[in-house]
Amino acid sequence: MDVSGKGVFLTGGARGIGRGMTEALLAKGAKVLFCDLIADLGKAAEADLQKQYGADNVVFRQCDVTDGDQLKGEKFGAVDICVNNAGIMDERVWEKMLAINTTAQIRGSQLALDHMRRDRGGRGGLIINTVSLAGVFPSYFFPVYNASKHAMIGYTTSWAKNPKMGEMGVKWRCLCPNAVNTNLLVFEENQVYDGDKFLEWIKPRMLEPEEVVEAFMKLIQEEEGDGVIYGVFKGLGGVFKKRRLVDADGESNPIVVD
Ligand SMILES: NC(=O)c1ccc[n+]([C@@H]2O[C@H](COP(=O)([O-])OP(=O)(O)OC[C@H]3O[C@@H](n4cnc5c(N)ncnc54)[C@H](O)[C@@H]3O)[C@@H](O)[C@H]2O)c1
Ligand SMILES: CCCCC[C@H](O)/C=C/C=C\C=C\C=C\[C@@H](O)[C@@H](O)CCCC(=O)O
Repeated sequence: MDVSGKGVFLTGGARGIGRGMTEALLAKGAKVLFCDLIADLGKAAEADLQKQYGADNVVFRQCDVTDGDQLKGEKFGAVDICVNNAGIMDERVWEKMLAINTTAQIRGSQLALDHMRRDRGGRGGLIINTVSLAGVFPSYFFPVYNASKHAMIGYTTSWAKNPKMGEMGVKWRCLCPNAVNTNLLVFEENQVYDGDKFLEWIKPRMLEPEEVVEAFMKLIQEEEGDGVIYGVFKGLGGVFKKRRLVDADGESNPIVVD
């Protein structure tokens, strides 16, 4: 999709991957409403981005995505692209994590679908859920995080398979990066199991946020090679994958293949 002039709603945009996505979309001429729980970071990002891209093109709203009314109230003209990106990683507060990573992404998707569907007067669109490679294979370091992301693969791929989706004019995608160098990887004891081991294992595979943003933009603009799961890997960029798992070496080298 050519994003120029398109309306985007994006959650978790104050920092990390979401902040980068917001800026990349603006640079391509989209109009973005981004929200986040952290007001000061969001406002600072808004001021910065408005200076570069104009106050008519980018707006920040403080919003807790777990509050359905707040999420529903966010309006900035028509939404052509919805990016449910906000997420946390903390096994100590697993119910809250499910509420953010799963329930809120589902609610955001439902609201976007209702707004976009052509068969009910909308103009179609694209729904992208930021999932993770942790949604594709097991990771004993963070079982509930893993479950929260597996749920979003099931949900997103199921809607994509709906035979009436063509009529509705809505496309669905899961963005599934490997681990990314953001605040999510800064954790305290008990937030994950064997965190040091995870970091040591992931180090050579770790992506920088810019690499994920680049893949995300490719995913949005790509007209060919359609698919639902878009894996993002160090050195490989982004690639569409089917949900078939090849566990080449026990659990140490899990990959998804077409
Ligand atoms: N960093 C990684 O290794 C990695 C890998 C794959 C997928 N992801 C996913 O990418 C997404 C973005 O994460 P990130 O790595 O940029 O982390 P991040 O912590 O830098 O950004 C997440 C943003 O979500 C916001 N947020 C959290 N709870 C919220 C709530 N209740 N309401 C509104 N906003 C809320 C945070 O304030 C933050 O700005 C998440 O869904 C995460 O699961 C991250
Ligand atoms: C606190 C970090 C959260 C990061 C989550 C993020 O979404 C990224 C996850 C990406 C990949 C996770 C991979 C986990 C793999 C392991 O379960 C396992 O397969 C590796 C085994 C390593 C070993 O024992 O040698």
